[in-house]
Amino acid sequence: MDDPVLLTGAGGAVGAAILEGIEEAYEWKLMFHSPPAEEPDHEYLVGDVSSEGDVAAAMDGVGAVIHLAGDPRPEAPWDSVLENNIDGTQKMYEAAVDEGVEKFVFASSNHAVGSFETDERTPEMYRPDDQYRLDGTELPRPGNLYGVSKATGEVLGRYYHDQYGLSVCNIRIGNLTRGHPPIDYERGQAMWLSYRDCAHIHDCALQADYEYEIVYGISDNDRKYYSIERAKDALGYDPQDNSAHFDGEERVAEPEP
Ligand SMILES: NC(=O)C1=CN([C@@H]2O[C@H](COP(=O)(O)OP(=O)(O)OC[C@H]3O[C@@H](n4cnc5c(N)ncnc54)[C@H](O)[C@@H]3O)[C@@H](O)[C@H]2O)C=CC1
Ligand SMILES: O=C1O[C@H](COP(=O)(O)O)[C@@H](O)[C@H](O)[C@H]1O
Repeated sequence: MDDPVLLTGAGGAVGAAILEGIEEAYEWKLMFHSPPAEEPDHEYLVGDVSSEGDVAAAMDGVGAVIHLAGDPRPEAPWDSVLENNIDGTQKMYEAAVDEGVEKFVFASSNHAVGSFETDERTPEMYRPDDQYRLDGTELPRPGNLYGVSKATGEVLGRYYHDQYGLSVCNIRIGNLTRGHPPIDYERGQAMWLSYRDCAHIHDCALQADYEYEIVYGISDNDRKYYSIERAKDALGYDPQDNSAHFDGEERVAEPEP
């Protein structure tokens, strides 16, 4: 990828994980919602993804997009997800088409499929010996309006891929936490995404050739109910971390060689 990569939501947690891992590998154009505390080492702008003008300015001159900006709260109300997540993502896609962007990587979420976690399946599905898997071919099944907005983002990508030919990768991100998996939270351990695996899967999504993909973005956890096979096959994802290698905050086992 020779042209700059636009990273929206650059000031957030996922943006930090990506920049910490692959900052040197790309020329970045960063989009913040409010002025960053420290002057970034990269071209940047401050703007809102629900503003056509801000989005056009952000998209100018870029060859690929990692679109993270939005309201990440599972409990976010409809007016917020409608503006920030749905309308903002549609404006991003429209501008990406106008700019002739090749690749669009969208931060989808586990919450797009949260209602698969029924009373009958939980908590067993969060445990290492359970074989239940979602693989990305299932229809969305959100458990909240935030999840509806993420499923809608995936469908917007389907439309812009089919009608305009952009390569689109939707990464259904699990639970990103720095340093160690969530503690005393089986669901969070089953969908843990370490910072380095987060950077790596986004790197893969920028490098691989694909048409339209939905993949799960989790580490290679022993506990899992999301398959990472599609991410491996389509993107070349090779995760290094596993929530089972931690006892609380402490790493107690090394990654497989
Ligand atoms: N952190 C996680 O475990 C997961 C995150 N995600 C998704 O990844 C993306 C990033 O999440 P985080 O970094 O955790 O959230 P965050 O809240 O740390 O970062 C999101 C960033 O987007 C910006 N933003 C919000 N609305 C905006 C708008 N209208 N225009 C421009 N910028 C705007 C915020 O200012 C913030 O800097 C979100 O789309 C979220 O839904 C999905 C699954 C899990
Ligand atoms: O999409 C998201 O998912 C993670 C994990 O969900 P949780 O309900 O187990 O906390 C969440 O932490 C994050 O805020 C959200 O954007």
